[in-house]
Amino acid sequence: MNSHSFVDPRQTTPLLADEVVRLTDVHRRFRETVALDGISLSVRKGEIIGIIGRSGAGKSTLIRCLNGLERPDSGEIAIEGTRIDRLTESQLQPLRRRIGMIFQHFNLLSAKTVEANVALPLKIEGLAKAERLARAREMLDLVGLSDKAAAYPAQLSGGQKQRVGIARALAARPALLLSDEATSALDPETTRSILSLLKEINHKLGLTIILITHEMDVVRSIADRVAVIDAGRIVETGPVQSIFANPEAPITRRLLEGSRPRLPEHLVDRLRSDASRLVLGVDVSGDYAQRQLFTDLVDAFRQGANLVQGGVEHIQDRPMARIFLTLPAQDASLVEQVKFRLAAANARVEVLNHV
Ligand SMILES: Nc1ncnc2c1ncn2[C@@H]1O[C@H](COP(=O)(O)OP(=O)(O)OP(=O)(O)O)[C@@H](O)[C@H]1O
Repeated sequence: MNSHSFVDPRQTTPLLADEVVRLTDVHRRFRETVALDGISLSVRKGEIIGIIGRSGAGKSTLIRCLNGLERPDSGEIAIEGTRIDRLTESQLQPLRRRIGMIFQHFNLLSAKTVEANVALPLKIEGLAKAERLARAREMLDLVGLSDKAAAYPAQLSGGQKQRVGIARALAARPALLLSDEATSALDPETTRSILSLLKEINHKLGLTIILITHEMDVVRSIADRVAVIDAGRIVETGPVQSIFANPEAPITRRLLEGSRPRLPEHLVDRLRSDASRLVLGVDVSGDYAQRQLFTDLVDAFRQGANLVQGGVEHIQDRPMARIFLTLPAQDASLVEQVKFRLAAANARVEVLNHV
């Protein structure tokens, strides 16, 4: 039997409906360092999941286990129902084609044209030249770079290079796209255009995407679900809106702080030195954020509350408000009234005594 196509039936694991990836209690350590400490995660077809964590949390190790570059010490990893954690290198080859990857530094071959870069995985797969070129052109069209087929990577901007990276990753029609900090080297505007391209491709092709990132903004703009990883464990997971509206783990809160609207420094200084005012940070999501929030606060504004800063944004089409209020610190009944109303609307209220 050809070892390339051989997959031991004992290594296939029953698939849940629409499940593309399943990790079960995955452990990996490097000498004394525990990189993955019992990761279990299931990813459904068509889902975009963001895996976020600080530096050293275990993200790269996780992605390397997913594409078979790293072997877990224990636990199971299944892609489309096939256990990959015990396969040999040659058994892994056909399965790797089911996984496309994009990288922070694009990893394009500088001596090859854009078209040849995109066609390369198909050459490795053994497709005929005409078919390779046709597929490369189709992919370049998908990422909006048809006119750059004959260009070399050095002639492209960072955003264009990443589009080529995406076209190359999708050329073999993978079931799963792994994105490893793919926008970390790009400016904010280019980041937005790459993220919206990924979202568009996800819609158009029903492609499953796992985004590894340390930036909550990336997760917020396109992911359906987020898994927060810290010290090799998933400490919190759920739909993006609920994690943003109600982060529970301290590390999630810290990661969120970097991406949530903050008070400007000069206001922080002024409010810190003003003991007569209590400063509240309020987060609230859903229709309430758009409709009822300010009506509920009208009385408080009449009694001396001030809106210092804030507004409404949309995460996965769900409105989320983050506002900063100050209240007269002495007026205990007003403070209670405001807190009560906001709590009744499921708002998260923080007293920022030391903003
Ligand atoms: N090959 C290795 N040898 C020794 N230790 C390793 C190796 N790979 C990872 N580690 C350690 O495992 C832990 C997790 O590392 P990993 O690279 O997976 O984290 P990360 O979340 O991707 O971090 P970053 O965002 O900085 O890339 C770290 O403490 C790291 O030092």
